[in-house]
Amino acid sequence: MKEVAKTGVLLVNLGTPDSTAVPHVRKYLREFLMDGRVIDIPFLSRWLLVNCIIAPFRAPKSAAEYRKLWTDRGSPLLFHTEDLKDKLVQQLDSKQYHVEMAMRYQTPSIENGLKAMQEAKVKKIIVLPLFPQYASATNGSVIDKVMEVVSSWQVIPSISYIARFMDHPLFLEAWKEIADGAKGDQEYDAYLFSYHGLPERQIQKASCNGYCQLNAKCCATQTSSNQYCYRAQCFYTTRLLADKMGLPADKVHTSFQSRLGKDPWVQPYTEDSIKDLVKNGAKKVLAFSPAFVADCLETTVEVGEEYKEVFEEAGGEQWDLVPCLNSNDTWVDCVKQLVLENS
Ligand SMILES: C=CC1=C(C)c2cc3[nH]c(cc4nc(cc5[nH]c(cc1n2)c(C)c5CCC(=O)O)C(CCC(=O)O)=C4C)c(C)c3C=C
Ligand SMILES: [Fe+2]
Ligand SMILES: [Fe+2]
Repeated sequence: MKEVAKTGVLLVNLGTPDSTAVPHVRKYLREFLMDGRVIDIPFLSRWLLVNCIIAPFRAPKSAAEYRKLWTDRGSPLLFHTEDLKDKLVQQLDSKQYHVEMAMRYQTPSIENGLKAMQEAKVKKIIVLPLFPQYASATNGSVIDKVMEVVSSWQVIPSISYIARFMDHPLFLEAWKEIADGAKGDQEYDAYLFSYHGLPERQIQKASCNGYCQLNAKCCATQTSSNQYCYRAQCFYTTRLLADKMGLPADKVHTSFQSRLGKDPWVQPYTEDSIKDLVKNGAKKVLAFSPAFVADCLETTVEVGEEYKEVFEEAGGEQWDLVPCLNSNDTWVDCVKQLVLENS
């Protein structure tokens, strides 16, 4: 019988500590933050900042946050990504596809995922970084790492990268499905779409010929000049999701969370938006985190708990968070379609 070479599919999420022990969290923070695409300053300054300031002081604090999140199955980011992979395997023809899951930082590693594909003698590799909007710090970093690993291979098969997917119809459909479940027939005073932030410097570096001025106008449309501008992609995601869900435009807001350090990060900051919403009379708010496909520290703890406190302290009454896509069946279908469309 003729042997048919398979296509490899590598799903990659960000990464998480191996446990909530402070040394594991420190190790994770070091690997993550020493990535020059994440903290994009010269190597020596980055090394001093990460090893002498951030990792030692932040690790105990982050470990305590991770303890609030951890489950019997470990980190949600990891086990939701494993569940997604297992469901995808069920959906794809095993004679044609070899699926692996990896994390950009810590375990399971991209090196091991790619090694398994090399051993399976795949004819082609499709890399899907699990970040809906392209950023150099996330999707760019995954692509960079994959290229670094295969650069030492004698035979490099054809490789394709899915750079962004926030406008895929099934991605939008999956969010709608989950939001409808969370919302039921309730009406909210406001719908807040909170995305992971980035330093403004990184937005400007990714902007074509200075197109992004970090204002409302330049990020209000998607053009060939700003298709990889993270800020414009986030506003675009909000518009697509709000349209899909039929949310009233005047109740829909976009903001950015998780600022680290003193440099200006992309605005508006979620904390400021929450206070403004309450000031303007919002008592009941539904929050979304569509920069993430799996629940993690940034969604469950930061948006679900910390921003809820900010909201309530400011005078808000009901703060609900829509869960992430995790291993929702329509989301699995979306990943399957992305694979088939790129095969
Ligand atoms: C959209 C995805 C993400 C972008 C863009 C991003 C940029 C970015 N992140 C940091 C610093 C930290 N991020 C942390 C956690 C974290 N970040 C993402 C995603 C994006 N980061 C996820 C999914 C997670 C959660 C992982 C988990 O295990 O649950 C952390 C660690 C937690 C903490 O100590 O707060 C840091 C630090 C920077 C500097 C950055 C900018 C380029
Ligand atoms: Fe982050
Ligand atoms: Fe812009």
